[in-house]
Amino acid sequence: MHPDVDALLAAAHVVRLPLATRFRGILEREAVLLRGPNGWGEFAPFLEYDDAESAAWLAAAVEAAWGERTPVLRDTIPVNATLPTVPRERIAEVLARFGEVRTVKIKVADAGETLADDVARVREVRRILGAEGRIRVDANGGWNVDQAERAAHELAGFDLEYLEQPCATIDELAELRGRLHDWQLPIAADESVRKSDDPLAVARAGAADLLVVKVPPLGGVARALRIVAEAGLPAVVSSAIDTSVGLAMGARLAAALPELDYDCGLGTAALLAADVTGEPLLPVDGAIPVRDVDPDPEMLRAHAAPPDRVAWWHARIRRCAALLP
Ligand SMILES: O=C(O)CCC(=O)c1ccccc1C(=O)O
Ligand SMILES: [Mg+2]
Repeated sequence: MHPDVDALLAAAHVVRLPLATRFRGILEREAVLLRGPNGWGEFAPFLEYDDAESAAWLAAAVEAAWGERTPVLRDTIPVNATLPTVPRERIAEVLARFGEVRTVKIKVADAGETLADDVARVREVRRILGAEGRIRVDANGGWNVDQAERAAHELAGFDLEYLEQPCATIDELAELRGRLHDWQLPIAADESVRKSDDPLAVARAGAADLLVVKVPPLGGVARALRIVAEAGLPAVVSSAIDTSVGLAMGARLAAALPELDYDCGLGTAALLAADVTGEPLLPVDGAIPVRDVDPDPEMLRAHAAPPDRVAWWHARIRRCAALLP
C-alpha cells in the first residue's frame, strides 16, 4: 500500500487554483493531486502547517490513491453553503454559488470584525434562507469564553444549529458548554479534533456535542471512521477548500458513517473559481454525489503551479513521506 517517495513524486501534479472570494486570507489555493493504482488523492495542507501536521494529510492522500475503499452506505451527501467573511452586500451573491442549499455555515470572529458585523451577517443569511433554513457559525477558536457566551446571547434569536469551535482550547469549550447548557445551543469541535495530538480528548472531556471531522488532518477515511466511532458523538464531515478530488475523499467518509444527521461542509467547490475537472463536485439541490473524480489532464496543465512552487511541494512531500508510519 505504501508507495516510496519516488513513486509519490512521479504521481504528483501540483496545481494553483484561484478562489472566487478571499478565504482564510488567501485568494489562491495550492494542492497536489496524486494518481495511484486505486484512484486520485489530494495533498493540500495549508502552507504554514508544519511537517508533523502535514504528514497526516499525506497519509490520507496515499490512502485515497493506493489504499482500499471503505464500503459506502449512501450515494449523495447533503451539504451546507460556507460563507466566508464577506460584506453583507455580497452575501446573496456568494450564497447563490452554492445553488439551493438549506444550510449555511457562517464564518464569525474573524480578525478585524466586530460581533455586530457577525450578527448583521447572520441576520442577513436568516433573511435569505427563511425560517426553515439551518444556520451554524464557525469562530475558528476566535473567542474567549466570555466573548463566546456574549455572542451566543446576541445570536440567540436566530435559531442556530450549533457553534463550531467558539473557543480555542478544550477547557474553554467545556466551560462554555456548561454555561450554555440551558440554552440548548450545541457546541461542535473542529480544531480541537484535527489539531490535537489526541482527537478523542475533546469527547472524553465532554467538551462538545458533536465533532467536525476532516479526512486529511485525521490521516484518512479509515482512521476518521474509527475516531468517530470511539468518540460516540454525532459527526459532520467537512473540508478545507479542497479541489473536487479532496471533496470526493470527504464524501467517501460521509458515505461510510453509520449516522449522518447534519449537512456536511463539502460544498466548497462553489468557492473555487477553477477546479481540476470539468465535472466538479458542486452542490446540486443541496447535495454532492459520492463518486470518483478524475482530474482532466488539460486542466491540470492549465492550472499547474509555477516551477518554484512545484519544487517547494516536492520537498514537502519528501519530508512528510519520511514521517509516515
Ligand atoms: O465546513 C465548511 O463549511 C467548509 C470548510 C471550512 O469551513 C474550513 C475551510 C478551510 C479551513 C478551515 C475550515 C473550518 O471549518 O474551520
Ligand atoms: Mg471549522
